[in-house]
Amino acid sequence: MGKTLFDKVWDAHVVDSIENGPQILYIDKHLIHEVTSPQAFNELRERNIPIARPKQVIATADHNTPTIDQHLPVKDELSRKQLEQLSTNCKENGITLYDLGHQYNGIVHVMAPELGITQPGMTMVCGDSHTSTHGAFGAIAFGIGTSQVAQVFASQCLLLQKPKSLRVNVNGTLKKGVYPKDVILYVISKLGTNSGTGYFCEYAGNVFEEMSMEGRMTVCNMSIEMGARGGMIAPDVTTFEYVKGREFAPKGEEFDKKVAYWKSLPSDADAEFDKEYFFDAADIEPMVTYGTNPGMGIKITENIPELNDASFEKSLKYMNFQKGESLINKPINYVFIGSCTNSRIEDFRVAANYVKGKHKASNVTAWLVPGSKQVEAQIIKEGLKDIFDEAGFKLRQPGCSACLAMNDDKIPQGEYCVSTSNRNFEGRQGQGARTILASPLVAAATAVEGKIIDITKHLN
Ligand SMILES: CC(C)[C@H](C(=O)O)[C@@H](O)C(=O)O
Ligand code: SF4
Repeated sequence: MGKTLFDKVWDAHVVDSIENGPQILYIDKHLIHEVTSPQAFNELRERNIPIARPKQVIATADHNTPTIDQHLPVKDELSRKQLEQLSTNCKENGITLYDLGHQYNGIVHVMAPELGITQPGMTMVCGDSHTSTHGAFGAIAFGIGTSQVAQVFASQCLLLQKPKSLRVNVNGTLKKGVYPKDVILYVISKLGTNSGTGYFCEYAGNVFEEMSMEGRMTVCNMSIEMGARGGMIAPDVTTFEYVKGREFAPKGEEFDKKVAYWKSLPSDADAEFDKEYFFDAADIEPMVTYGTNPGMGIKITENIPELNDASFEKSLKYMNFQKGESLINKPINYVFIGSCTNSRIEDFRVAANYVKGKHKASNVTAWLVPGSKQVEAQIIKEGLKDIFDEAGFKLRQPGCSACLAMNDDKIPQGEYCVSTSNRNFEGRQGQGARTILASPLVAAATAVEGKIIDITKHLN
C-alpha cells in the first residue's frame, strides 16, 4: 500500500518506537509566543534542564501586543509583564525573538511562513492550536500543550501516538466571490466540529491545487476547528515558488536538493485514508456563521436552520438570532479583518479591491490588523493603505488583536462583529460579544454597508 503525505513526513522523523505504543518524533521547528511558553521555561529552570536546541526555537510576541502606538511602553501591566518575560526567557536561552516592533514581528502563524522558517516536509509545533496553518506547506504542524512545550525544549522531540488519516477532497470551479475562507467554513459546516477528532487531515483536489499559499494557509488554519490534529496540503510548484528566496529558506544548490525531496512527498496514488470526504466546489457560496462554534455556518443567502436542540438554542440565544432567520440586512457595528486565518497580503488586497471608491458606514468601527510587520509594509507599498484611508478605515499594527480578547482590542458586550478570524465561541472577542465568521470580502462589504449584504448580488 502506498504512503500518504502525512506518513512520509512522519516516518522521516521517527526517532524510536515503543511496541504497540507511542513513537518519539523529532521536531524540526518549535515556535513560541508569550502566552504558552512561560510555564515551560519555568519548568526547565526548576529542573535545571537546558534547552536542547535553541536554534530550532523561534519566538514572536503576538497575543498580548497592542495594535496602536507599538513604539510606546505597553500600557496594560499584565501584557507588559508577559512580553518582558518572553524577552528575558529568550535572552537567557539563546532563542531568537522577533519582539514587538521588530521588522519580522507578527502573529506566529503569519511571520514564520513568510520568513521561510516553515518548509515542506518539516515537523513543526507551537503551544498554539492554529499551528495547523503551517500544514499548507506539506509540513506536519500541530499545536501542543504547555507540558509538551517543555518536552520539546528539553529534547527537541515529542512522544506521540500516530493519528488516523482523513482526506477532504474539493474539486470543481469555485464561484465568483468564494474565497478559501468560504471553502473551509463550508467544509466544517458540513462535517461538524468533531469530524476530525483523532485524525490528521489532508486537503486534496483541484481547488486546493489552484489556491495560493495564503489561501492554503487559511484552510489549514481552521483544521483544528473540525477537531483535526492538523491539516496539510501536498507541496507543489506554488509552494516551492513561495518558499524560494525567503530569509531562512535554503539557498542555491541546497534549495534544489530540497525541492527534489519535497517533490517526493505527495500522497501516493494508492495511499489509503481511514476516512475520506468529497465536495463539489460549485456548491460553495460566501459563508457566514450564525452560532457559537465554527461549524454553525450557512451560505450568506441561506436562513438559520430550525433545529430543536438545547445547545443549538443556547447558541442562538447568545447570538440573539431566531431560527429560520436570514442574516442579510442585520445591522453590524464592528468589523475585524485580521487574525492568523485572514491577515495576509491577499486578504487585504481582497478587502481593498472592494472598498476602493466606497466609504465605510458611519455606524461601523472597523479594525484592519495586518498579521505581521511585513504584511503591514506590503500594504503600504502596494498603496492599499491609501485606499483604506480614503474609505475612512484606519490600518492598525500587527498582532492577534480582536481575534481573542487578550489585548486592548475587544468587541463590546452584545455587539455583533463580522470577523475574518477562526473562532466564534462565546466571549471570544470580548465578554458578551457576538462573532460572525466570514471571508475578507464579506467583512469588507459589511464595513461599507453597516449591515450584512447579499454579496453574491454585488460582484462586478
Ligand atoms: C492563546 C493560545 C494558547 C490560543 C490557542 O492555542 O489557539 C489562541 O491562539 C487561540 O487562538 O485561542
Ligand atoms: S490570531 Fe487568533 S487564532 Fe491566531 S494565534 Fe492569535 S489568537 Fe490564536
